[in-house]
Amino acid sequence: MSVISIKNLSKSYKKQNVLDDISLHIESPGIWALVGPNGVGKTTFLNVLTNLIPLDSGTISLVGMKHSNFKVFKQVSYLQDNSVLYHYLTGYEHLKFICDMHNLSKQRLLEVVDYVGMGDYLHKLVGNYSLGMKQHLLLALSIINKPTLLLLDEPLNGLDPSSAILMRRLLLELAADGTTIILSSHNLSEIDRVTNQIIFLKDGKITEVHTKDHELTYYHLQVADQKKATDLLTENHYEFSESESCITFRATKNTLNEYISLITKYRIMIQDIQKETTSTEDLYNDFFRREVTK
Ligand SMILES: Nc1ncnc2c1ncn2[C@@H]1O[C@H](COP(=O)(O)OP(=O)(O)OP(=O)(O)O)[C@@H](O)[C@H]1O
Repeated sequence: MSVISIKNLSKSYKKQNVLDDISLHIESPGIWALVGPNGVGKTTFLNVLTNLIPLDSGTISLVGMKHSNFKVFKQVSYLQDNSVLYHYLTGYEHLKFICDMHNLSKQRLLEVVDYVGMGDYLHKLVGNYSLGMKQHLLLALSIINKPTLLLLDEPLNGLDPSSAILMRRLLLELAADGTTIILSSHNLSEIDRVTNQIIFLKDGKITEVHTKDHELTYYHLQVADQKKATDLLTENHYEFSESESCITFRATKNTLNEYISLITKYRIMIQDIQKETTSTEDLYNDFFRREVTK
């Protein structure tokens, strides 16, 4: 069964085409990051997926059901921004409401409170919550029913480093327990820490990228005699680039050894080697280069 199956989905606001003939199939648990610049349509995509706003054309099925079937929400949760919270209710009252909706026990409520770590302010009014506390409550609300599919719109907003670490740990645990998570975020270094599966959204289209497939490793070598080393590399047809202070080459499985053997064979001392691996940020810059340099 597909957790998400989208076929030829389009959505526009008046004349602005935000989602343009998108198809996507996700079958297995894991974390997918939904990435794109401001205003590209990430929230629209999540809202259409959960039928909060209507699509223009196409079909969507979630956890094996048509997305407009209300039974979907037994197994699908959507963490939106904190404007969905009620300032005059406590965290407990929010959770109790959702528990009653799903017919869940008070024990489950307390389990989630403990899991998310919001015991200290459970009975305070949400109007007095900080941004991070609201994010914790939103997360608790969205995982209380143990969803098969969890959609998260900017869950890292307003989190201090320790809350971000906690959030990351919780997401990884949920994914390991069999939840499929779609995570919209601008925080590319956080994304790198939780997943290598990215969905880039651009010009109404999506592109699925496994960052591992695109990962490039570079080595920067500082040597005692750079001129002699680069002459040697050139004579032996090795590819490299150089700056004033180092020689740089792209690594494949066995080239680091080859480069080092060649250089040391001619008694050129290697003073330093630094490894650099491309990240989602590099891919993002590459993917959205036109927008970045505009
Ligand atoms: N209700 C609406 N009516 C008209 N246009 C809208 C509406 N909602 C969003 N838009 C437009 O659709 C585009 C996509 O908006 P959306 O909020 O989905 O982007 P986003 O990628 O989530 O942005 P951000 O990263 O800033 O949250 C934007 O140009 C926005 O102005």
